[in-house]
Amino acid sequence: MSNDDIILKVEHLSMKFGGLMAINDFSFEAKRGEITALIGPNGAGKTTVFNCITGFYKPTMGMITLRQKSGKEYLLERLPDHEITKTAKVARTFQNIRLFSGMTVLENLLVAQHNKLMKASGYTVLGLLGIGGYKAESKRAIEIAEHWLEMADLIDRADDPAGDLSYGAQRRLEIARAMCTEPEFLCLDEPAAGLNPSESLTLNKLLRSIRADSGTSIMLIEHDMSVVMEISDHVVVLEYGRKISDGTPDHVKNDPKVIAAYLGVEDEEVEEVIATVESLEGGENA
Ligand SMILES: Nc1ncnc2c1ncn2[C@@H]1O[C@H](COP(=O)(O)OP(=O)(O)OP(=O)(O)O)[C@@H](O)[C@H]1O
Repeated sequence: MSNDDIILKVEHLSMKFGGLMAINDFSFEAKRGEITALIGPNGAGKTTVFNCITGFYKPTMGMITLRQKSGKEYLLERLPDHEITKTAKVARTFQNIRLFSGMTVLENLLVAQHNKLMKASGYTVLGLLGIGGYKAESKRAIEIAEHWLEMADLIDRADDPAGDLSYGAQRRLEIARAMCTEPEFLCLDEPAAGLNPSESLTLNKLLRSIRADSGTSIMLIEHDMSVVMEISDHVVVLEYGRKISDGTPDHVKNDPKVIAAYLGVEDEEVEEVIATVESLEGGENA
């Protein structure tokens, strides 16, 4: 794989909280234009990895390199979190919904573009009144917002308060809001949590269309295996802060170490799980 194909390279990442090694020498690569899923049992360290990538935590050790389409590289562990968003162009959503529920759906998407609009105003009242690039930029901000409302199947709800949307629609609005910042790398923390099956399908459609239309690379933490196996190009599995598997959804799904981790079996029983999986596979192939 050439360097151009890789958007994110995590090397020997470790994160210690007091005496607890939450992440231990963890390395993986995410390919440009792909959907990469980070999975693992509760407490495996997935959110900690996300927090290191997005600048909420500074890792104890390791390197996190983001390479943009232009070839520009950023060492994320050295950047303050606002620079990770603004300059490196990494956007994220959170496990719990963080919308402005009293604002309309459209307003939520315009607020996300506030920095860009203020810059176009030159930070002056005259600028805000339309002298200079502000008018053109605000027109573009509305176009971008409308585009992502269409993609998220929310255009008919543009003028409704965000708090009136169903849970699944609010999750899609959060993703649309992140996309309005035009990220190169989008990190989604459990986007399918709490969704019903039909909302999960709409989410899958949105994520696929982001991958196809915008070229944005996506990384997600997800417990819902129907979403992970359905839409991911690449799955990385963590257990107790260490990587135990890395590959295509099919590879990971059949990896005895992953099965053992999810079943919660002890290390000494992994061999037994491997033997069982192999005998089942033998049966299927017979
Ligand atoms: N700020 C913190 N201070 C101390 N310990 C922490 C902190 N954040 C996470 N941990 C610990 O690090 C380990 C990994 O937690 P993390 O939240 O990253 O796991 P996770 O895989 O995201 O779990 P879940 O699937 O339940 O969200 C856990 O043992 C957790 O208690």
